[in-house]
Amino acid sequence: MPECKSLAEVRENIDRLDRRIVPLLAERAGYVEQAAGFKATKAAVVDPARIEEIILKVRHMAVEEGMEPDLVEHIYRSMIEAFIVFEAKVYRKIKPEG
Ligand SMILES: O=C(O)C(=O)C[C@]1(C(=O)O)C=C[C@@H](O)C=C1
Repeated sequence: MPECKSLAEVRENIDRLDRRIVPLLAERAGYVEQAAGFKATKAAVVDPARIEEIILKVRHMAVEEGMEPDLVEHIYRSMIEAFIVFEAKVYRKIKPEG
């Protein structure tokens, strides 16, 4: 990673990465939305085993990238929590009776 010469340059790079991250989050949200349709109950929206599987996977990926695994775990737990709220909302919309 190149060394930045100023905070402005740091922020330019963060903005450049955010322009890549947000479309990926939008794509992920599309799949989370679809997941709601495959769940038989509202309780199934939260799948602790799957969450732990993802955390383990991204922690390994972080180590390979030279990133602090606790940081990626924190980010992913927060992100999945937000996606669960989103998925629960989708579930209520598509299966209001369930
Ligand atoms: O894999 C699922 O079942 C999903 O609904 C996706 C997802 C995620 O954001 O990755 C969201 C909620 C679940 O608790 C687990 C994982």
